[in-house]
Amino acid sequence: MTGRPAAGRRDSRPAAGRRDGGGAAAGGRASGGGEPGKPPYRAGFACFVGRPNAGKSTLTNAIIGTKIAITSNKPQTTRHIIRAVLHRPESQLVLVDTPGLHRPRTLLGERLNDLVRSTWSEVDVIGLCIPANEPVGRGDRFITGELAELKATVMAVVTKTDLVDKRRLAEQLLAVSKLGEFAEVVPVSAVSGHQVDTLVDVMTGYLPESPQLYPDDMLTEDPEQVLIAEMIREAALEGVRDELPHSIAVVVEEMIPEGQLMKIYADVYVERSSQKAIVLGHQASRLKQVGITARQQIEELLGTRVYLDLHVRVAKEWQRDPNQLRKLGF
Ligand SMILES: Nc1nc2c(ncn2[C@@H]2O[C@H](COP(=O)(O)OP(=O)(O)OP(=O)(O)O)[C@@H](O)[C@H]2O)c(=O)[nH]1
Repeated sequence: MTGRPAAGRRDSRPAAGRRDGGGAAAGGRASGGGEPGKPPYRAGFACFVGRPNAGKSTLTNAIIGTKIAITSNKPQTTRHIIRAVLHRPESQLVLVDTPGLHRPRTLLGERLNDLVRSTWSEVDVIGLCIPANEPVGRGDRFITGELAELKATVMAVVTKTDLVDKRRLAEQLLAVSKLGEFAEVVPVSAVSGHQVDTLVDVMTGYLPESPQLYPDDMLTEDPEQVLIAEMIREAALEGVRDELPHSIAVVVEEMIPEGQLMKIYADVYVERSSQKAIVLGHQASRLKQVGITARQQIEELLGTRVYLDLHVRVAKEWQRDPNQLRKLGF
């Protein structure tokens, strides 16, 4: 296998399942109409948006029930679109994960914003996440304004409800409902699981009647290599300085099965040699720890023992260089 970059692809619809493509549905369902008396089959795309740290990735993980999107207690770590498919008997919800909109300072920043906007214009349902424990602010108003132009159904999701009492939650729900024209306002806690299923039901209700878009056994369209690269990147980000997250990219170069063992060779890209030193740590001790952490998660993902070989490489100023960005999958 050759290296697939950690970055997600821009095309967020599967060729076989495209509703507008005229082809047969991937799952073989003939139509969205269903039998008389039965609710129609619904399928479509949804994403969560919101200011950094609003809890989008954690919520995505809680819904999917497996660790796919990156979560971190630092803002702006979700960079790649990672799609997961949630199957139910009468519906299929395809979740895409977007990074936050932010003031672009580099070419990467601009591309990220383009990516966010192009995702927004493709989905059927958008959940605007606003934390229950922080006042509604300028960032929320800005995003609400941007969303107002779209054809998608926009609902507000008040996240992290476990962090506030009932009174505070009621006040927040009121403040959020005054923020814009939302189809719904749904409180949820990804950590306690409270209302997570309800949120999925509500979102699904706004999906269009449609044939199934993906086969039944599909959890995520992204290949294992992408998930593995994300896990390595997440481990490499733990405990490093705030400015580093956007400077790290991971490419899985090779995966070689050897009996019960999977050998994985991956490159961790940084922009400058000073950053390389940070990632490596004293006598490469930090990189070793990154390897241990990532390996444990990858073993869980693959269900086999893993040998993980990590190399830190400097790709000078990769965030500003279109060729490097392309190589790294942006
Ligand atoms: N208590 C509590 N904490 C949460 C909940 N959801 C998320 N968090 C925490 O909030 C922080 C941010 O969560 P993320 O899911 O990474 O937020 P995000 O919106 O994806 O952040 P960006 O990637 O920066 O856009 C993390 O420390 C999470 O553990 C929740 O329901 N309850």
